[in-house]
Amino acid sequence: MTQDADPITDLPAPLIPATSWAIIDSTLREGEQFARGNFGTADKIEIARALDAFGAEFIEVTTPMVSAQTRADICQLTGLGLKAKFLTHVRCHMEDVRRAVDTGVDGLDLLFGTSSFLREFSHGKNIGQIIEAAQEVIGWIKTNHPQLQIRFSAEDTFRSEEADLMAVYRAVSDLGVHRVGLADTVGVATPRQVYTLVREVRKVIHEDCGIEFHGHNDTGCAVSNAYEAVEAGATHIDTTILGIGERNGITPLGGFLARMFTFDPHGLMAKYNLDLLPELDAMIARMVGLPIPWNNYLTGEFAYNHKAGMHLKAIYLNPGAYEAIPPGVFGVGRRIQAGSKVTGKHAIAYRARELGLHYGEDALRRVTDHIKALAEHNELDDEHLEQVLREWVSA
Ligand SMILES: CC(=O)SCCNC(=O)CCNC(=O)[C@H](O)C(C)(C)COP(=O)(O)OP(=O)(O)OC[C@H]1O[C@@H](n2cnc3c(N)ncnc32)[C@H](O)[C@@H]1OP(=O)(O)O
Ligand SMILES: O=C(O)CCC(=O)C(=O)O
Ligand SMILES: [Mg+2]
Repeated sequence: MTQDADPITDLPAPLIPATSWAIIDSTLREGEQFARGNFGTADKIEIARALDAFGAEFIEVTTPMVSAQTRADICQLTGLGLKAKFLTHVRCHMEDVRRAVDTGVDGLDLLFGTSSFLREFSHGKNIGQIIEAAQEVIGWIKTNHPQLQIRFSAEDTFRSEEADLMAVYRAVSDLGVHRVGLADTVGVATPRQVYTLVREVRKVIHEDCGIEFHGHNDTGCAVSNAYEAVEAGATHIDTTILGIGERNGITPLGGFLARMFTFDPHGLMAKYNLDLLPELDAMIARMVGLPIPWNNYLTGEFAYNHKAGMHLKAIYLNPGAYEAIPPGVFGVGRRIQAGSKVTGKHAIAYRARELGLHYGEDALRRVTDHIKALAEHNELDDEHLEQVLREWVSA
């Protein structure tokens, strides 16, 4: 793999400034709901430190209602003295909130399901009762712990009635929450729906109230939906490292940053230590006992593999010809795969020159055709390609 720090040239002014949104990384909450996510205290500390070193603005942790150990872990995490702010994700319920307020967290992420599915099958409350619960809980926090940030999310937002949503968001905004949350709990929303709803919500909440988006990936839209949310004015996006979460997970940190990088690369580089991303992905892959997917955004084994002759010709002249994002910025290298049947003479000549070998026009055509014919059955790895190139020169 070659490694380089490509210059970022000819950049237009940022289309979506990276200062307009923040990350709430939920690897330590949504990630614990992943099939293989069962983090011990040491794992949690390692994850929190790594996210903090990366520059994540917020770290969301599981509710202290899970167990005494979970509560003790939250206290330990908040005592680490990290720059990132800690939020704990709790039901809109006095018992949960009382247990959470003195764990050292900076804020509480409250939620209540507003769709008919969740009203009927999860908690059994109607919209009026949800608003009453929000009034009791939010009122109590604001009176007794005014330093805490409060977010209120309508779980399963995109299967909820719009009138219900607006009533709930308006009510909690009037109660003084810092953010409202839109959650695509079952990953069913389309990018256009996300954009439209964020714009609608903006109209009913106070100007200084933020908007958070949480998107599942069941239909493959988690990154695009997060992007649309930001474009529509969302201020906070939930991510997890590698996208781990319930079912097939949520917006992955790396995928979301890849998306946003193209709109404000310098802003992103100023906010985050992007070259730590491979370490974050590798850390979670190790902890959950799964490999990083081969096609993962930025850090997958083949995310920067270049193979076709037409691509290779241009890549050698300017990597930007076939790369939207320079890999060096995210601490990864590119791979040039020149020994395949889809290779071309420019790639072969380039590789030969790297080895100090030179061919005339005819010889280059012949060696290229020879390599293509050999590769028809078995692709040549770097070593085999070098061997053929050297033999051909001396032949
Ligand atoms: C989409 C999401 O990811 S939401 C976040 C999911 N996170 C979690 O579930 C955190 C981990 N959960 C746990 O440890 C447990 O479920 C606990 C401690 C929260 C609750 O445990 P239990 O008391 O055993 O209840 P159980 O989990 O079986 O059922 C859920 C309860 O929460 C209630 N509930 C569901 N949503 C809410 C809400 N937003 N606010 C208040 N109560 C709620 C349900 O009504 C039910 O209570 P009930 O038995 O009085 O009807
Ligand atoms: O609290 C939220 O906004 C999101 C909760 C959640 O994980 C979900 O709805 O998928
Ligand atoms: Mg979720």
